[in-house]
Amino acid sequence: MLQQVMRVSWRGVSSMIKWAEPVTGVRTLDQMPGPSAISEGEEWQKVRSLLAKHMLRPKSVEAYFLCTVRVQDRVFDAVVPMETERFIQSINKMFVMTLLTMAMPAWLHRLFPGPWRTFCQCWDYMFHFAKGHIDKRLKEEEEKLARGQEVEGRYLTYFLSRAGMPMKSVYSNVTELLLAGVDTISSTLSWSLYELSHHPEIQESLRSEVLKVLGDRRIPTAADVANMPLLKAVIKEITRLYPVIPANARVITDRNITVGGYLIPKKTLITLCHYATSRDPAQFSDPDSFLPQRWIRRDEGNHPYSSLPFGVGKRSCIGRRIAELELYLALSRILLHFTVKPDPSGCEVRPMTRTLLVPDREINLQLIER
Ligand code: HEM
Repeated sequence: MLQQVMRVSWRGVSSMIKWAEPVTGVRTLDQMPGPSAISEGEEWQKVRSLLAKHMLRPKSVEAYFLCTVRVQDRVFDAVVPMETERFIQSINKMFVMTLLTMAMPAWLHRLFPGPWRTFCQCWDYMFHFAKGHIDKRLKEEEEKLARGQEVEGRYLTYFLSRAGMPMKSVYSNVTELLLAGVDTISSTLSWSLYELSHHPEIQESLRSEVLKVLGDRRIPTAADVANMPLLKAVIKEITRLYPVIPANARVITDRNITVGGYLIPKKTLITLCHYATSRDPAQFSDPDSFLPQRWIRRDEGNHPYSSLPFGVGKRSCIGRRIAELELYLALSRILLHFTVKPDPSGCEVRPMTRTLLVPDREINLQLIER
């Protein structure tokens, strides 16, 4: 999502600068005036109305405008590297092609080879992307070691390469990890901002919590999160309402089992729809509402397995801790810098399944600089 926000803001910035050039004479980002001049200047008011008149998407001109100010302040990076953008697009295309190629009978593949070819091209690019980064990192670490310097942090790649694992496996595992970290985080962060924009009182309490813990600091750390119960509750509630992987499956291969009085013969494929269980009124009161406080009060007595957004057991999500931390830190930073307001058109966004759980339309939000 951060990538998406950045992409939206950067596109917004470039087109805004272009649009406004006749009025402002500004051609590049570096020539832009500072935030206060932007919000007060008469020229920029003209730009605002110009944008309001001509820009169609995203609907909120304010969002464009204020993201621009932030881009200049470097809360969001000004440019998303081309290769990152292509990596993200490859993932999206690969998911769409997965569904398409799975739905096509074998004979149709011979007639229309395009979807399968695109599917393979997407994977090729993802592997190429990961390999490029791994090779670069390995080279840097090797050089450091050769100079007798310590290799601190960023150690995973080096470790994997030394653990006797074939490089092919290192490349494919890191590709999987990179892939797994894109839609999962972006979707959860998008839903978090969406719900908070519709619950300004919760947004304000969360912001107060973050400000209280940080004092006069502006950048939260992993240690700060321990003192932010509402932040954790918000993410828990979002993953209950919008589990990015809405269903999961298992096959018990070696024995029959009995669950809740039902006999499940061995080798039966069991699909678990945890989207359904996490919205079950028998488990959660008012199950379709965004109520993070329920995770702080803990008075509902729901089953510990009623919300399993990261799965459970030895094949559960390996990236859970990093995903949660990324979400905590990104969300708290965004709230420190922006008030998040809903799309003024009042458009309601619902979840839908496209292998993953995704929004059924674009989530448009206003990010108002604080
Ligand atoms: C909000 C974020 C995320 C959610 C909700 C999520 C959810 C899940 C779920 C439900 C599974 C299947 C678990 C099972 O079968 O029991 C899974 C597996 C996995 N996830 Fe995540 N995930 C997230 C983020 C990430 C991130 C950031 C990474 C990588 C850095 C990651 C890497 C993986 C991997 C490698 C597996 C396969 C584990 C295995 O098969 O042993 N996930 N994830």
